[in-house]
Amino acid sequence: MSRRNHEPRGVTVEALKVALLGCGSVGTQVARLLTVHAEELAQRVGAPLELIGIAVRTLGVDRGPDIDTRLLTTDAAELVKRADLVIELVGGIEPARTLILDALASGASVVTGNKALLAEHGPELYEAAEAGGVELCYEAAVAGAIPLLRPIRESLAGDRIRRVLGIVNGTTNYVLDKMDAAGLDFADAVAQAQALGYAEADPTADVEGYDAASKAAILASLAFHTRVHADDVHREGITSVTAGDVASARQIGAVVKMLAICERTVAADGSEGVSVRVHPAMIPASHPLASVREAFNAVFVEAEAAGELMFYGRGAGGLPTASAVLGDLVSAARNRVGGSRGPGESTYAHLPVRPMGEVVTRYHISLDVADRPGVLAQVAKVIAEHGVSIETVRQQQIPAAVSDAGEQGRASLVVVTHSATDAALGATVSALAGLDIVTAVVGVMRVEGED
Ligand SMILES: NC(=O)C1=CN([C@@H]2O[C@H](COP(=O)(O)OP(=O)(O)OC[C@H]3O[C@@H](n4cnc5c(N)ncnc54)[C@H](O)[C@@H]3O)[C@@H](O)[C@H]2O)C=CC1
Ligand SMILES: N[C@@H](CC=O)C(=O)O
Ligand code: NA
Repeated sequence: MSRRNHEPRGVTVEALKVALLGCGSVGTQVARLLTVHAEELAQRVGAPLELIGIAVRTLGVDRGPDIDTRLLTTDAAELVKRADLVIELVGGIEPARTLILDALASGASVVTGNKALLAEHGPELYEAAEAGGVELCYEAAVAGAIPLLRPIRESLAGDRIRRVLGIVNGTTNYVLDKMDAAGLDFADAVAQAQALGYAEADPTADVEGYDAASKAAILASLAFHTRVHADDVHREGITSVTAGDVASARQIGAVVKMLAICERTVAADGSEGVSVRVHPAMIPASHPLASVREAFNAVFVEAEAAGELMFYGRGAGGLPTASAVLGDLVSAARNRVGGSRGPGESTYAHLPVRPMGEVVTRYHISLDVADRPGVLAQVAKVIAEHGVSIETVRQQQIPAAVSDAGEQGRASLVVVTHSATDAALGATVSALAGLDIVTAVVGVMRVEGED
């Protein structure tokens, strides 16, 4: 007798064996949710998910009441051999890479949040999944809990994506937010982000932009059906962002945000390429990204037919990230029960990655100059000579107590340009720095949002 649609399918097959590698911020929450929601997850999958072991680096550490210590092992490689589904949450390149390759080769599907590994070795992992006839899922790797990669890979598979732009690193957003809104010092803000489980094991990956660059490489690869490696991404972190930059942004009605921008480019001859970059930028306070606070992430996807879509939510933290991991786990487990597989790697477009110099952007340039007649004209002349046009100029005298340039005094000159290539803007700044009347280039930051 055929089953009616409204009747539950029931849990009909034997348990799927799940191995968890890593029991840190995210792993602990995944283990807890797997246990707490075991019955519901079994109903959703159509088979129980049996957590057969948790690989840890050290035994004997207090991991709280949610972790069954009988499941702990330091032998991750042996655990992988026994699993149908492997969740990799140790982070870093090795041994994560080898463990994932072994899992895929042995016929286990893999769920991971490891963007650093995917951005370095994605093609190798995809090929291993293909060869093993299994799945590689990584929704947690970009923008934590936010469903972003699945919509790009599946829901937008019939559209053409033009641009992906957003805030994809929770730690740097948290740090910039605390520097701006709470006046917190950089180091204190980073320490808070670490304590809250947002930062990578080494927070340098966050503040120097490596984490965002890995995520941008993954986003660009998926959005443009092209392999984009972490090294293809132009990367600047937030370590050089000063309280002065934050204040300067506020004076022009903007805020400083760490952005990831992946764009489809079209050259003069009509050939397409992609540009991928992560760097701090000033955006208008009225822009929706400006109101993204704390460790939240927000990503705009612009597609030809769909128009502009915005994805918003918790981009970091153990519990939100565990949600994305479990979503992938249920999906991979369902496919296993149903004998199907999700999409593999799609790289047919093979678009070239264009250099940063070709990217069109705007600059906010803050200069200390001699306060005397003709200075503004000299600065404007140099900018015009580079084919750059000025949107606004603001000049302010530096108070005598601060000034040490004698009776002429000094002034602060802030120029915001119109759009130009990054190469032209960079050359403009170098030329300005070489002028006698420029005492110091105090700050240079790109401006994104409306021109
Ligand atoms: N924390 C977050 O908000 C997010 C993290 N991720 C990613 O998830 C992964 C895990 O992140 P977290 O849980 O935050 O890191 P974590 O540093 O808190 O946890 C990693 C755990 O793995 C353990 N470990 C390291 N090497 C091991 C090995 N060889 N065998 C067994 N255990 C080992 C460490 O001792 C640590 O307990 C990383 O790839 C990270 O990039 C992704 C999205 C958000
Ligand atoms: N360290 C990352 C964690 C999530 O990917 C971040 O801060 O965004
Ligand atoms: Na996500």
